[in-house]
Amino acid sequence: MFSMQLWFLVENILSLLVSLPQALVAFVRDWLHFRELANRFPGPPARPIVGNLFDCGLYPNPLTLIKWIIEDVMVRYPAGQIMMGPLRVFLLSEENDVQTFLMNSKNQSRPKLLADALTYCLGRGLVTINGKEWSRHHKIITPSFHQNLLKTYVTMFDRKSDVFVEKLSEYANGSAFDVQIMTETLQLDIVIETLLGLPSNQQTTPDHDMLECISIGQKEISHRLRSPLLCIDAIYQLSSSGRKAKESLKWGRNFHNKVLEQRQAILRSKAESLMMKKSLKKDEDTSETPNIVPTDDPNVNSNKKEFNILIDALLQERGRSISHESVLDENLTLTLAGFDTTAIAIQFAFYFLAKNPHVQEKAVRELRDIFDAAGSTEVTAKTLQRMQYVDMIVKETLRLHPPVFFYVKEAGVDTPLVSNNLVVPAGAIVLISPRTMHINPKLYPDPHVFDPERFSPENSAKRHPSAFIPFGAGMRACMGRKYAILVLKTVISKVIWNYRILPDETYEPNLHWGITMVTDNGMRIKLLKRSTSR
Ligand code: HEM
Repeated sequence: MFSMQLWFLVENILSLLVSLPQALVAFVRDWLHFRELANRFPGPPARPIVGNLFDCGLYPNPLTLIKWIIEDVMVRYPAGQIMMGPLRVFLLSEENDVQTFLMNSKNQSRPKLLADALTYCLGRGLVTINGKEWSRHHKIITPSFHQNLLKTYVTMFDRKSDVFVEKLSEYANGSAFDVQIMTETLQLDIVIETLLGLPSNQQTTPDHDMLECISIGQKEISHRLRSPLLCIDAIYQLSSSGRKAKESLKWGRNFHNKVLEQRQAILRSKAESLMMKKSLKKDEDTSETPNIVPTDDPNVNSNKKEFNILIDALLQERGRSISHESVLDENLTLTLAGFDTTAIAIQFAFYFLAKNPHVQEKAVRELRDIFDAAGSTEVTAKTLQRMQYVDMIVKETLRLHPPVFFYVKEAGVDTPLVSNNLVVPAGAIVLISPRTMHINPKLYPDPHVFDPERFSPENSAKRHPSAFIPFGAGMRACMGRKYAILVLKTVISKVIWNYRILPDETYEPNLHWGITMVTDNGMRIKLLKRSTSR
């Protein structure tokens, strides 16, 4: 017995002695290969150890660095690299290269460093997970954004926009006011009612706890990214910022726990009344005593699986392919990913429209034709489809102000680029910025001019598909992109139909470079009631 154990031990030691040098050789070979490919990428000269960290100022942090990279380095080097201390970041902004890289299914993961930073506020949802876990969640959630289901949401978008238009009437006197928070509560209502299936009246009776918790979460992500020290996990966990982020995540999870309970209660009572109806019908048919069986099963839902709203799809899979905690985190992720981005886009659409009255007038002419033909000013899936010019306004807004202005991926394989003879090595962290690409004069002449005609069908057809990427591209592109476009078209059409938007001449947006590009001085506009509205 003893000799068997000894032999087992010796065997293990021997195999370790053989495999360790092999692993070491493989590691060194991969590292040399990575370095060889990486060194071919041009970039600003890097200093030893600190690299390019101090090229943008004496107190660099990830966000000031990103601003410098996006506005300066990426313009000079369409395929380049910078050194953030020991960390190499590859930069791609040439449209063919971006396409080649993003369309490769092996280049879809978000780097661990970024995913971990976001996990503090978002938990482990689609935005922060990778690999098989991501595939499993993605498969469950994708049907909730099916075109046919989105169409049914439009009634809700229309109703919530009506409340918004009504709220705006208080300000339609030509004086400047801040519309930022109002767009946020509007979008929260829309997301909660459509994706979580619960009544929400944030516009009329805001839940201040919820708004504060969201604002803390957003602030703390930015705060972390602004301080180099807080990027170290152990320090962040002990810092007051880390503790606040943790609290906000806890609040979010508790909130979504209650949401799940409420939704289950709704489904249960729906199921009960459905069974009651069925039994009564059977009773009528057969004259038997009704047999009503109350059910705890949330799966009893009249919708077909492929058209379930988000929360029902998650409830169906809970405990099977997804854990309870993951359901909470996905709800949280989708609520946050869907509300902030779209609210920013609404704000900037108003800003650009205020500065371009001729664009508003042209859109109102289009709306008049559509509403006249429909005999109603209600926005429906059909009328939205006919709003071509409003669609062009939405796209031009997202071009000039993409709310998510950069995203980062990890290369899973060596990826040869097409515009040069460079190869992005496997393991590389790659940064892509719609902001840089959308103001490239080669792709968009006079790039700072707001001109929706750029997105006419003829002009769009002439453009490279990766020249317009506000929602990303490839497998990890934005899950809610079609949903967002429908919301934006509904809200914009409703507002310009009812009001003329005017600029506040004393206001310029002060951009806050966070994870999304919001302003830190609100969004000030003026409104006047439009006489064309009915
Ligand atoms: C104007 C509005 C929006 C913009 C500009 C936007 C933009 C983006 C971008 C750039 C990404 C990352 C793509 C990448 O890494 O390649 C993303 C991811 C995502 N977005 Fe959006 N988004 C918007 C609205 C929404 C809405 C309304 C929802 C849901 C209700 C949503 C849910 C998501 C999710 C879940 C992801 C992660 C996808 C994944 O990794 O699989 N977004 N979005």
